[in-house]
Amino acid sequence: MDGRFLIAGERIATARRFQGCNPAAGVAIEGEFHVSGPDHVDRACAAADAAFDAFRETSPQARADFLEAVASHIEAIGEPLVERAMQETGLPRARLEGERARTTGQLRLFAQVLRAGRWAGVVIDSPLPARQPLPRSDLRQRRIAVGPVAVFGASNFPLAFSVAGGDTATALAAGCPVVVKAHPAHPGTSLLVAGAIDMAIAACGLPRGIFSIVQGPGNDLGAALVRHPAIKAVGFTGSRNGGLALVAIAQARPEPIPVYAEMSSVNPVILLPGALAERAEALGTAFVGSLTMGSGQFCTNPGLVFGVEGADLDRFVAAASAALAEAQPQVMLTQAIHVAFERGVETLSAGAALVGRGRAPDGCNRGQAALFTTDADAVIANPELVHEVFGAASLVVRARDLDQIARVLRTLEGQLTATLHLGEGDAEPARALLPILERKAGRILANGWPTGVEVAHAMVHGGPWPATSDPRSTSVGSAAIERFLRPVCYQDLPDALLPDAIRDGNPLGLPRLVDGELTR
Ligand SMILES: NC(=O)C1=CN([C@@H]2O[C@H](COP(=O)(O)OP(=O)(O)OC[C@H]3O[C@@H](n4cnc5c(N)ncnc54)[C@H](OP(=O)(O)O)[C@@H]3O)[C@@H](O)[C@H]2O)C=CC1
Ligand SMILES: O=C(O)CCC(=O)C(=O)O
Repeated sequence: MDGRFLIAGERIATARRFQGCNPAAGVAIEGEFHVSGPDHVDRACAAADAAFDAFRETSPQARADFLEAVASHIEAIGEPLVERAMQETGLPRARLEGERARTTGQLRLFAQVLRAGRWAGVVIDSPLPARQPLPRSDLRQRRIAVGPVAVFGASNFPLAFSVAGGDTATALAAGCPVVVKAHPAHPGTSLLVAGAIDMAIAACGLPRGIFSIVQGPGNDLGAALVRHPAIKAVGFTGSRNGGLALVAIAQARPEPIPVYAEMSSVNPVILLPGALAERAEALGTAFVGSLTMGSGQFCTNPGLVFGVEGADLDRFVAAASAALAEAQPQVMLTQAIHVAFERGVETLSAGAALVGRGRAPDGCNRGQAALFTTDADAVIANPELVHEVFGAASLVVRARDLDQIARVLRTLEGQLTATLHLGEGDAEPARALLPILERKAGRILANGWPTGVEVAHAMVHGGPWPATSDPRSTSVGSAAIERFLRPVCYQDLPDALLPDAIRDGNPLGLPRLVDGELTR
């Protein structure tokens, strides 16, 4: 496999190399990857900056065609992509094939978003020359791309949140060149996808500088990228420490820039009394299915469960414990992630009672699922208990009553999701909890499980800090494009000088709000 990274269409070799690791066996994978340095970050960013003006003014149709070409080129890699991703991540084939479909589906969704045109945010206020006491100017607003975007590939979704994942798809859709910092846990997968993007750029006749990828272990590379003056926004999915470090770097720049970091979440699940009375066992089994999916390596993993103490909650815990005892140990993404998981389990062990663990590990880097229980007072006294443990570990909190659940929920940090399980008689307590959940989470579910985010127009994959660094945004779904756009107002510019999006006659056929009325 070609381990050279890509800057503006050029494959780059360097003297320093690193290797990928197969976490299932704990051994290096054959093949070497060339380590990028600060000079390469500089070249990639300069190329992105040089390509920006031409790329941002390509037509929405041209960018839609390009995103579809990226999807087709990823599909054309075929089996080698899935094989390589399996080797590098330990994730099973079915999951990776599904993730590939999600990735290409996401690129095609953004092609549709571009053609539908709402993203351009065209608003026109007609001039009122006779208005008294002062005339009103001709005011026209559209949204433009913010500039080159730095994207950090996530370890846990090597396709859908990595090189051609949601951040890259939305930045390119918006008209922003992208410089990716590849995640060192899946370097081969990253370069295969990067090659597909580059081929699509060439096939569509776009400037090569709109995409580059740098790679190598260590924080310096990513830090240099975020510091680079050409970079105007950052997309990140990963750890709280990593996300906060990038936010700090971005804020300390002479020109601070936004960082859209999706970080940590325990995704509280509330089992209301009616639901527990009706189906405690079924809930216990389904909960373990969501908890252990992908070895629990989802930021949407249900890490905290609430119920009112009593026989029904005991039935739930017993069913969950029985299902957990059968849960197979699964390979975790990296040795560091496995070690961090076991450390998190130790922290929970110190403050809560162990309900049970999954089957014992039968190889290296296997995550052994773990379930704990404690009471609500202990959680209020020890907030460490409700910090994310990345992997299949969860805590069941036994409360005296619903008021106590509400009190604990109010103390929680921001979350990506919050889930209510409802049964007979639960509508009123649910109504009372909803305002609390709205203040805490980006997505509220009923009678489901939070893992598995739908890529759709109404999706919000975001939430207040520390779920994300910007609660006004989503990293999944159509609205994710808004992170990489900014509004510009044109006042009294002659029609010949206006961009097509806001010219008279609407040459691009974009939806417009004209004098407050929606038109096309
Ligand atoms: N909530 C979630 O969605 C996820 C949470 N995690 C958590 O993160 C832990 C580590 O996993 P990992 O996926 O490696 O996530 P990290 O946040 O450690 O790393 C993600 C990316 O950010 C870079 N990075 C991290 N810190 C810095 C920094 N201070 N300065 C510059 N770049 C930085 C990394 O580069 P490099 O590796 O080269 O240093 C990597 O490319 C897990 O154990 C888990 O706790 C992980 C994935 C998803
Ligand atoms: O649950 C999902 O589909 C997405 C989860 C996610 O964004 C993450 O784990 O980083």
